[in-house]
Amino acid sequence: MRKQVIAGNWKMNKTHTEAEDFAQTVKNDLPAAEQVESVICAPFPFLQKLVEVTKDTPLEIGAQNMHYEEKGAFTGEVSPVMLKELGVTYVVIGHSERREIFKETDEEVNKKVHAAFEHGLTPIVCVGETLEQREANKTMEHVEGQVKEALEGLNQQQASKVIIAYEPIWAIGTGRTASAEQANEVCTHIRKALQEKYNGDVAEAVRIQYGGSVKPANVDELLSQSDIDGALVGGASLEAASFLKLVEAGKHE
Ligand SMILES: O=C[C@H](O)COP(=O)(O)O
Repeated sequence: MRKQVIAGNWKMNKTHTEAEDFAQTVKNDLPAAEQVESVICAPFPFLQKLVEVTKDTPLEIGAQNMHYEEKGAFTGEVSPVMLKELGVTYVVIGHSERREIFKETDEEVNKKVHAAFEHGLTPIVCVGETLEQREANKTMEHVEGQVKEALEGLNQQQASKVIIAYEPIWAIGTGRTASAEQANEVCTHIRKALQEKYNGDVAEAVRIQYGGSVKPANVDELLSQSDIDGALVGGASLEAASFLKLVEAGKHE
């Protein structure tokens, strides 16, 4: 039985004060980590404060990106060493906004995934198709390719700890959610690809989240699907009450 993981991705939102208020509000109302994993992936300037406020609570803190090198002449970048030192435990890698706007490649995503494991961070690896790819029946091929390239070179132990977030790009921030069946179909395909690349144990262990306009109103149906083990949530993770409802839903699955 895989434990659900509900992760909020705040993207480039909130002030420092709002971030701290959020953490103070939710930290005592979250279910225990043994029941469901809850994570907030916040902008870099808020990470230190969020780790401090949520110490000894079930809420884990993640970053939304990082560089794969430990240090060096990479102006504006943040390294895995810096994140680890802060007490961050998760990192989103290869979000479609990073792939599209900042031109991140599958190769860079793969390097970042390796760097995450080298530094004890759990990677949440994002994959997903565009509307064009879906309409051209290229969804499975595209998503499978992204998964295989992202995990290239990981050993079985590492691969089984990866969290994959399946996020159809056409459903992100649009209010248009993939139906629970559509989402599950792709997640099942991802699990099969993991079985081919590794084995049944790895395929069974990997948590696969769905992301794309997840909200309290649709989360139960999505999480009840056989191959969906959580959600990566943008907009609906920004309000404390809404985030708490999403995590609560994860507890019941
Ligand atoms: O990382 C989160 C996704 O991009 C989904 O964002 P959304 O829930 O606002 O559609």
